[in-house]
Amino acid sequence: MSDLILAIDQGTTSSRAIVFAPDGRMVAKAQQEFSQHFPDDGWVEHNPEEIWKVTTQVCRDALDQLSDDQRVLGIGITNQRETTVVWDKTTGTPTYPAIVWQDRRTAGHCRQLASDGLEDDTRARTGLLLDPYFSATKIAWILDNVEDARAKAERGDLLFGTMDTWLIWKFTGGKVHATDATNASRTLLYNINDQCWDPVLLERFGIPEAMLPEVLDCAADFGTALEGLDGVELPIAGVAGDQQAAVVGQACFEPGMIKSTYGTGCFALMNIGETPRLSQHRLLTTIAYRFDGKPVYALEGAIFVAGAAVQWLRDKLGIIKSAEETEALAESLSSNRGVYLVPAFTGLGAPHWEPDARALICGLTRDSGRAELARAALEAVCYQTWDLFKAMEEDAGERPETLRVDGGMVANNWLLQALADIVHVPVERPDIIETTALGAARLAGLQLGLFGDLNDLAQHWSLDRRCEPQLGDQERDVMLKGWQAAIERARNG
Ligand SMILES: Nc1ncnc2c1ncn2[C@@H]1O[C@H](COP(=O)(O)OP(=O)(O)O)[C@@H](O)[C@H]1O
Ligand SMILES: O=P(O)(O)OC[C@H](O)CO
Repeated sequence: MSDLILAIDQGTTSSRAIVFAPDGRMVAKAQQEFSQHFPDDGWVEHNPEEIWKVTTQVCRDALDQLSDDQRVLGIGITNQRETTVVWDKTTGTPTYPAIVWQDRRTAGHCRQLASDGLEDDTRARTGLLLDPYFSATKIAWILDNVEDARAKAERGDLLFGTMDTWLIWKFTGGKVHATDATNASRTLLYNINDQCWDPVLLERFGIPEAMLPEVLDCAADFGTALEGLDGVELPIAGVAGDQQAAVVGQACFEPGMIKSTYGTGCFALMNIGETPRLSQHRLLTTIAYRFDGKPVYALEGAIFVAGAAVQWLRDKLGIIKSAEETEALAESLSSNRGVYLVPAFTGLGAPHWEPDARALICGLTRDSGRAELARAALEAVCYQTWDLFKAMEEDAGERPETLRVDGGMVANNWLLQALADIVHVPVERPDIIETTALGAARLAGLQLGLFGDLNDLAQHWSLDRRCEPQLGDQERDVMLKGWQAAIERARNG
């Protein structure tokens, strides 16, 4: 009888359920997309009930793939972060659709608070910036725009949660209203120094405390899943936001270790240890994981468009049929021929934070074709990683030794080598690139006694491919100068 963990990865476009063996082997997997709603310019919404339905469906599908001698011990949940759900405590009905992390509708509220001079203080408490990305202004928007919502929230009749909290509440039949410290640290309401919901911030954003979930460690007792699994009852034993779960899946447990996840966007996190330092380069300070009440922090850089640029080549330009084709196209050229793509389709994230920047392609000649564009889309991911890496290196005061990568894009071997060349650091891809789900499984495994401690987890990390930097300095400098010129043009609109 093997002891397995069911990991739920509730992402921005799909929910995945993966059953892992303790050695990290994937035993079963199911995935399903759900609908994206764009009701207005810059608005992005999800239906929380649909997410619950899809998530429990993939769980049941994965559990159905197991044989009789395979036993699941518990559940780990990881999720798209910041996305905000508010629901009625008694009926369980969402007050409004989930407002997704990408949604920009509260930009005006954030600008107002910044012009009131509140950015530095908010940053000192949360490690974050005043940006619509985070949950606080999304909650406030719901309370101010849905009839009676504020009065109900003040009476204690409404609850708030990120997707982990919503799923835990649904799984436990409304018995548990909880989140973990990593998800809490993305709300703009949680004080990362004092480890509590911050009364000053609750007042600043106008959020009644009664709405907020209890904050637990990443490996903890989040209750028992009683609903949604066809009568199977399982303890929910591990929770973390998806990028933090990837830190655990990549075993980045020492200060200075960096992981970077390349999916639709790219999120790089560097472990900075037990002291929550603020970045000098507008990177975020966030909780990487917390055990026994002791947080370990990370600096985080977010790139909004990574694989999404490849999707754009496929779906909007129609110059490739599949994402995989970009590898052979990029490889067919001996240089980028001076062509750059800045994929600022929704502005620029870290370290620039320029919401009004827009995408551009420059350096085209009569000879440029789909190979140049494919290569430029992949190189853009590398240059943006270099931007983040440089900021992290300067913040940390030392150069990280390696970059651990994961996510759907890193199946591309050309990209891996280009990352090593442009960022100028060895790049390592682990055996399992589903590190987000793996991290959630590891957290639950820790709580359920499958693993002893973090050293034990680190032993389980194994390398698939390592790329050393090979590009000469001169060639690299020319490429980086070209990128910097292109970025300046994008920033100036
Ligand atoms: N071989 C490849 N080369 C380049 N990009 C790829 C490749 N395979 C997948 N991608 C890109 O990776 C993304 C999917 O990665 P995934 O980790 O599943 O993303 P997410 O979890 O954000 O949905 C897509 O944007 C896709 O275009
Ligand atoms: O669901 P993903 O993989 O796009 O990740 C979303 C991030 O958690 C947003 O902060």
